[in-house]
Amino acid sequence: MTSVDVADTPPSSFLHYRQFHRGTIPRHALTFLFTLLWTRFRWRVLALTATSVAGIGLMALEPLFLRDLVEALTRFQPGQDIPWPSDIWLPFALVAGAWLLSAGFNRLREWVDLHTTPSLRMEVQTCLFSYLMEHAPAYFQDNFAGRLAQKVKQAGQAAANLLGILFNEITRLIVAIAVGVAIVAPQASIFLWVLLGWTVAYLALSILLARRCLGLSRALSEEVSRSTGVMVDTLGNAEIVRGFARGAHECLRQADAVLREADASRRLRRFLILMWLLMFNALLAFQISFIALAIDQVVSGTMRVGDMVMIFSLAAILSNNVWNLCARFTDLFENLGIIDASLETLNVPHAIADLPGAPDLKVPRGGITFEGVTFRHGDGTPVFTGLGLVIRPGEKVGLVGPSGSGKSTLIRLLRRQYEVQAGRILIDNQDIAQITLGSLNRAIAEVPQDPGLFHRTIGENIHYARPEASWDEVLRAARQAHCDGFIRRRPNGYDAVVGERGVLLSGGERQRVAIARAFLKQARILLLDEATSALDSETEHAIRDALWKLFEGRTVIAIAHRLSTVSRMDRIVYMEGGQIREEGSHEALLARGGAYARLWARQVDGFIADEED
Ligand SMILES: Nc1ncnc2c1ncn2[C@@H]1O[C@H](COP(=O)(O)OP(=O)(O)OP(=O)(O)O)[C@@H](O)[C@H]1O
Repeated sequence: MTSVDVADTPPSSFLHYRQFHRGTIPRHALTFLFTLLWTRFRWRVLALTATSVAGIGLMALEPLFLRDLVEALTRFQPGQDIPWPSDIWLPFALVAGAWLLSAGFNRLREWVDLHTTPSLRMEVQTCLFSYLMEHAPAYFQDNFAGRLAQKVKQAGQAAANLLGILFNEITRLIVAIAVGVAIVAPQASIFLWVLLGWTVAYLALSILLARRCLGLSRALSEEVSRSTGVMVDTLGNAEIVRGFARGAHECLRQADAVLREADASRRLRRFLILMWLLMFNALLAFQISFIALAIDQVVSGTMRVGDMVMIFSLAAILSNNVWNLCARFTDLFENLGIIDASLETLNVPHAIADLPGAPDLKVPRGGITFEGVTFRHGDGTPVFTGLGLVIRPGEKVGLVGPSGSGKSTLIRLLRRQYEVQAGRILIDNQDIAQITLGSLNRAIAEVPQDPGLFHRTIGENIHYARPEASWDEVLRAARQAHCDGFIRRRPNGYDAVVGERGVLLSGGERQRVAIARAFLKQARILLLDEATSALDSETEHAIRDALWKLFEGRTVIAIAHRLSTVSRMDRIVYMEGGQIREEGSHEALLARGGAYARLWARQVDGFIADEED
């Protein structure tokens, strides 16, 4: 048996954006990341920082112990006994102890990281995904699904990368410098100034170069997104490509996109090579001059050999950490850039959202009123100007008219998939702009012309309409929609997976699954947009009685090009150019002899003569 086992309210282990930062997502990458870390990972980040500090802090003490060891060894006369604890064995034990403990803390840090990084990646993705899902349909029309998915995934990965940079590499360098300064300060101020001066200059140079690098890596990321979008678009329409034999053309388009991606990657890599050359030479220059300075001091008698060994070891530790951090600067900016770019695309305000404190819609009767509705699409295409239409509770209305007259848009406005520019739409006297979207969607069942199905089992796809329904109810809905027969003929029956968007089902089968969903949903308002257009006449006849049963006690708006499918409706509304031209019962409209009657006559004489009741 199949069922939908994902709860409507997210479990607390998953971060829904509403549970985070007063229900909003910060605009900037660092604020987003720090707010998330503070609210969800406070203790784990503290543990990461503490183990990092301990790991590097112990390591940075090594020069001090090495100095004492070398000093003791230079004083040692061969043949002498070395008692324990002596000034040789003690510093040696301290060096070994520092190494062992430091390694232990580093492993501990990795263990904490194991329990932090994957969770952080998951939280970023679930948070952004939950926000993304609340965008209005127009947003998804403007953005490729593949590109959006990539933005969510990239942001999760970038956050995971940043965690390492911020709470390991940067922490390590700060501690190494602090311990280094504390060690060299009492020895010789010249080393202190060289050390500090070089570190500051080197970091500043790295930041400058890394920022330039960021621009190039952003350009690369855009090209990657674009070429992914092109690929997803082509793959999604693979049948069309094949049908028009345009495979070679699509390969060229893809090659063009990938070429641009390769160019952007080459520009970034060229810059990185030059950058590393410059930085590596600057690092070598530091090490050489620092040690030369130390040798000079030893030779001139102002420094002992032990101090020189200490300086040598310190320079190695510092340059190691500075190099590690600088190597990560590009990652730092690149990952910040990735999160910024993701937030820029995903974190735009929801075009249609619940007003604060909006109540739920209550639908005791199911009356619908369009009151002076004016609407034009985002690109300026005008559809309605001051449209008025009143549908009584329980009334069955057929919506007909030429293509492009605004029938589907009317339904979309009722579902609040677009916002009207003027006027109001009321359901049982409640303005749909003032109530919660969730309650509006729960009150309406829709059977679209091309129903979307998930790449899940048929059973799950039907159950989706009302997860709390029992399996018996699912089976009953499937029988009522005449799905049961074709489902049971499949080898896996209700457990058969339907393919992406339901491609493994025929158009008519997909429509029947959508009708089964409408049966199961039990909503008071029912919208049908060419709901039976893909059914053959026989199946449509068979299903028609079932549909009328579904209509019982519900307010229905049904769009149809095939007029016979709406001729039994209480009222037929004939639209043209976004205006209601005629309305009345089928008989009244025929008697009137207007546009509807002409259309009816054409259809009866023409290709669907067999459809006449
Ligand atoms: N997302 C959109 N952006 C811009 N214009 C749109 C959009 N969707 C629809 N339109 C335009 O709005 C007008 C009404 O479209 P609508 O889909 O409501 O017509 P229809 O009567 O349902 O047509 P059909 O019978 O062919 O489905 C058309 O001119 C259409 O081109």
